[in-house]
Amino acid sequence: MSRAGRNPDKRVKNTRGRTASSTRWLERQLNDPYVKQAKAEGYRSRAAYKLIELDERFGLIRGAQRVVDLGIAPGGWSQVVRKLAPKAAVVGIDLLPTEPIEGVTIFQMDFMDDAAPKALEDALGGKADLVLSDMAANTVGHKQTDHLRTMGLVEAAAWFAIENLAEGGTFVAKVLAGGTDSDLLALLKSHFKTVKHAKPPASRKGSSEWYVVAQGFKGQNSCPTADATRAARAGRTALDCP
Ligand SMILES: C[S@@+](CC[C@H](N)C(=O)[O-])C[C@H]1O[C@@H](n2cnc3c(N)ncnc32)[C@H](O)[C@@H]1O
Repeated sequence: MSRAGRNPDKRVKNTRGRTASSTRWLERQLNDPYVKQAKAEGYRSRAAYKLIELDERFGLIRGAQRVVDLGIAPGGWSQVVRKLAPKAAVVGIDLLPTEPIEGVTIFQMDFMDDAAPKALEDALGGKADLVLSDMAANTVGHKQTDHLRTMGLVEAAAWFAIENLAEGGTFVAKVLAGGTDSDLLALLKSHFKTVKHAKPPASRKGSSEWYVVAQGFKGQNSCPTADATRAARAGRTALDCP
């Protein structure tokens, strides 16, 4: 990695009362250069660097005026957005509490709650230029179940983006490698000019997470009618333009 320097590995000396996996997690945190850099630069999460790296590659943030941050807590991505686009109005949502960030409206609620899309839309006050989703479902340890749960969130985020982006807008979401990715890609390709996958260097190599970056939203009339869109959303199936 280039962004942050490497120090010799630190070990946890007193492991009493810790499980082996919590010791491993703590050692990884202690030795992670992105964790150190986030602390030094005032970002609330190491995840901030994933968005910075995606932005360097795809030019996502500068000039954005309305941005949605799905899975905002603890707030690293919104901090990056406000730094690179200080005038952007940002609206975020998370199950967990998030400390306030200037210029960011935060909802503590489940994005899958029926009331969530309207709350976000009302707070946004217009079409978004950028919809970000770093949401991940809590894992239960069963690979396929974890994959399906997170992909359900991503698909709902994609439909939210399709319904709320301005023409030319961008959607970025965390996805997990596995079975249902091709459905999501088909959906996005029918609504966006370009759809790419990226694994930013800050994303841990051992993790199955990837990011999908869909740019050049074709607009509300680019694809089927609102009825068809709603039907597909309810049935959670991908939809190609005719
Ligand atoms: C990896 S963290 C996001 C980190 C964030 N991008 C940052 O830089 O600080 C994923 C977040 O998604 C949230 N999340 C998961 N499922 C959610 C749901 N159904 N509704 C809202 N937030 C959800 C989790 O609570 C968690 O805070």
